[in-house]
Amino acid sequence: MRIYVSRDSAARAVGADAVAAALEAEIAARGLDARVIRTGSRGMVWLEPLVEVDRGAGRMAYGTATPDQAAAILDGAADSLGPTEDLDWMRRQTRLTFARCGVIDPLDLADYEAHGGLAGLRRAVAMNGQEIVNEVKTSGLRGRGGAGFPTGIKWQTVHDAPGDRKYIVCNADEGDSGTFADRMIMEGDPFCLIEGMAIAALAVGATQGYIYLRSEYPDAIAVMEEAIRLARSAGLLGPSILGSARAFDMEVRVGAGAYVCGEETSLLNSLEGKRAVVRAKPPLPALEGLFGRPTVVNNVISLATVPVILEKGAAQYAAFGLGRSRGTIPIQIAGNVARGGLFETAFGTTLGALIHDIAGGTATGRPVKAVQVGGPLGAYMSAGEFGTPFGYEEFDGAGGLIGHAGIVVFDDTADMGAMARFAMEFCAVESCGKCTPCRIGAVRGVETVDRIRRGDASAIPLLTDLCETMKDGSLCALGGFTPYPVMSALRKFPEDFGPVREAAE
Ligand SMILES: NC(=O)c1ccc[n+]([C@@H]2O[C@H](COP(=O)([O-])OP(=O)(O)OC[C@H]3O[C@@H](n4cnc5c(N)ncnc54)[C@H](O)[C@@H]3O)[C@@H](O)[C@H]2O)c1
Ligand SMILES: Cc1cc2nc3c(=O)[nH]c(=O)nc-3n(C[C@H](O)[C@H](O)[C@H](O)COP(=O)(O)O)c2cc1C
Ligand code: SF4
Repeated sequence: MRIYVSRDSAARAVGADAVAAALEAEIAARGLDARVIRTGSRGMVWLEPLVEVDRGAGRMAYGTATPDQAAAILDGAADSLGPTEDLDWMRRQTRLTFARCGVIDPLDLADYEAHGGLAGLRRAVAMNGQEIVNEVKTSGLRGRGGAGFPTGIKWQTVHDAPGDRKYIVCNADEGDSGTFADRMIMEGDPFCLIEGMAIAALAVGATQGYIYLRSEYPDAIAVMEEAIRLARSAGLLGPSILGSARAFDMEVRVGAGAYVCGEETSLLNSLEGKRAVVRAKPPLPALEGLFGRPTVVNNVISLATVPVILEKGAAQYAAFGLGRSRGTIPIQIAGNVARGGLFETAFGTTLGALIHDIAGGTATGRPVKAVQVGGPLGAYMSAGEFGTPFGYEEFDGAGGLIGHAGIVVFDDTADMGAMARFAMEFCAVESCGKCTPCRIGAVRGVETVDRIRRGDASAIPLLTDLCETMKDGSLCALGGFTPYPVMSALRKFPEDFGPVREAAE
């Protein structure tokens, strides 16, 4: 009998460790042939079972259990717990990147391999770098960190760049509001990220990798470090990847704890032990990155998606999706929703379907007023835009941003004027201070929103001008994108900006 107990940090917070320990003690006391498997998360948080029992004739889902129920679960009497909810949502997902999450023991390499793991790396070892790059290009994979830059083209640049050393840097800083896909895959399927980074290394000729992992994720840090240790002793990392003549190793570096540390050049400075200030581009990190060497900087999900592309072939991956947005994307739904969590699906689902069908509308039962997609730098979208299909170009056309695919939902009690002020305030607090439009602009932005909200209509054109200056003059997207939430709130919800709303319309 296999008993699955969720091990991700959310489940641990509600007692998963105690439940697993009680089950293990009961199994030992009875001398049973049963195994407790500490899985990652299977997806939508509200449906995530803490305990699932596979009795062979079909896997049965259970809800959260207490340690006291361990005996009843083993007796089979735990049916009284009942399935938490209809698992219809699981069937509606297309799980490629997250296929193993919640199914395997995250730190059991044999279990990983038994579920398709390492097939991509084995194929890559038999290919040359250019062939791997071509495969990733053909898949249509684009950077899942937010900018959507084609991963294969970035790898081509690093592949072609001269350099005595090259690096693979995984961006696991995951600073966007309402996002947790990076954490879930690192906690639930860490070998998948290691495999993706090893394939990237083979593709571009890198020998050393780093995972820049935010300090707020202690469980992910512990799981990744242990997985790297296991991978090294199994010969996946080290002087000879899978017995080949190619070397690659990696380590985890804990993030310095600022939103801007996720910006790739600031991240590289932090990794080099310097203050995390943004560097001007060019030069691109692909040409002069870590310690001045050609460097692939990719998001966790971009890298963790590479193994399935190599395993199943680029064409199969590219068959999913919409327009130039190929494959699947793990969408993270949070904020005021009845059901929140991660939902992996092919590009193309509409925003409205995600909010209403998948997330079940608001938790408060009130109408949805606004949705922010793409983190704190994403525009606010209103009900009129819920027909927008999830795709990079489609969101861009609607003035929005997919970003890292986090959706934060607000009901009709939200004060969008306050949210616009918050966007400026966030930028002022998180600014690295290198360029004036962001460092000074965000501080003046807070004051200007306050003036508008106090009824000073003359401050509206001032805010518009300030936003234009920040958009055009900022060195990075922190200052450059903050105008999107601010101006979208002002344009779409002028009634929340005090008595001067007519002037804003
Ligand atoms: N995941 C998160 O938590 C988070 C947080 C904040 C912002 N973001 C996202 O970050 C995005 C902005 O990121 P950015 O400033 O790095 O975007 P960018 O457009 O400057 O670059 C995107 C990536 O493509 C690379 N690139 C660009 N041109 C290239 C070329 N010719 N050859 C090789 N590589 C090339 C860049 O080095 C970078 O890795 C925003 O869209 C936002 O959604 C994500
Ligand atoms: C202020 C700021 C913060 C960012 N934070 C992250 C982050 O936490 N994680 C991430 O993957 N990308 C982040 N990015 C985007 C990175 O700069 C970069 O585009 C990304 O890591 C490239 O990987 P990808 O091509 O796989 O998406 C951020 C960008 C900006 C401007
Ligand atoms: S826009 Fe802000 S965060 Fe980016 S470089 Fe300028 S001051 Fe730093």
